[in-house]
Amino acid sequence: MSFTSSTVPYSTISTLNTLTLHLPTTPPKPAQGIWLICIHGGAWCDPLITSTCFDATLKHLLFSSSASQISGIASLNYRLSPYPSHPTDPSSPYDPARNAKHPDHITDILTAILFLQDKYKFGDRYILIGHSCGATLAFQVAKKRYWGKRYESTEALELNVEPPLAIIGVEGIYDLSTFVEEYAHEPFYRGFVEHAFGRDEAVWKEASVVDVDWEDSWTEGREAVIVHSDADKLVSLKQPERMWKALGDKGWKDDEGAERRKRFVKLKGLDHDEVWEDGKALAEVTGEVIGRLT
Ligand SMILES: N[C@@H](CC(=O)c1ccccc1NC=O)C(=O)O
Repeated sequence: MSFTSSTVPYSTISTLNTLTLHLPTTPPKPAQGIWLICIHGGAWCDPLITSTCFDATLKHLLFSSSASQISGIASLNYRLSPYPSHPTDPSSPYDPARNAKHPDHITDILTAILFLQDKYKFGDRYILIGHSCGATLAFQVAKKRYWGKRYESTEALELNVEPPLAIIGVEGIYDLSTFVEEYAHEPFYRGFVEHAFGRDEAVWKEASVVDVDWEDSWTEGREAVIVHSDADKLVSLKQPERMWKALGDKGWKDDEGAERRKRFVKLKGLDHDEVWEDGKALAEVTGEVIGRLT
């Protein structure tokens, strides 16, 4: 299978509103193939973690037997929150790419998906994979809401993105309040959550993706996969365990035949970023999901 890659802007709002596309030279029939859309992490603010962080995963995936089922892959960049103390690339208060505040990040993600759905007409035939805060953003796509009273409805929400068939959350953050509480001894954590979401915990709750009534917003959702390593030193197993329980409470079941299936893949020995730096396990999990959906 051969793929051609290119980087394209999906909006002119900032220099970070781009996506990297990988398109097969001989695509499968649309009804048989599936798209994969990737959302990077980096605490909503790290300029060094970008769409390219999925390159190792994609390389493994494109050399696997699943490659022939892939209609297209897009890895998204999006506006970041301020990081004025970054050691090598501090943000400037005048850079529209580095001063995002919730819901800007999710608005960008929705704008990018809509751009792809308009252009390639794949509807809900796609898988969203997100790492760390990218996992939050992936489930926010399926939560599909107006982010509380204080926010106006956004154009992307009005235009109505179709949510994916499956979401893979990797080393994810799912509940902002318990996350900040768990790491109360590390001021950096509260710092980046406040840079991205402000100080109002009611906003954190609206933005979190636990305890969601998925029946309302994600009717066609078939599979939620939670991938987490037992050696992640930045995000412990408490977040995925919280999400796992929340999915179960809303009727997601861990059986093969379930209409809404949840799966927990526990990786061994890899630290937070090593999971994508290595990419083998992620390619394997993604290949399995592709196999089940095609
Ligand atoms: N790479 C970031 C740190 C980071 O991404 C992070 C740190 C702690 C917990 C979660 C993190 N990322 C989640 O998206 C930095 O170097 O500032």
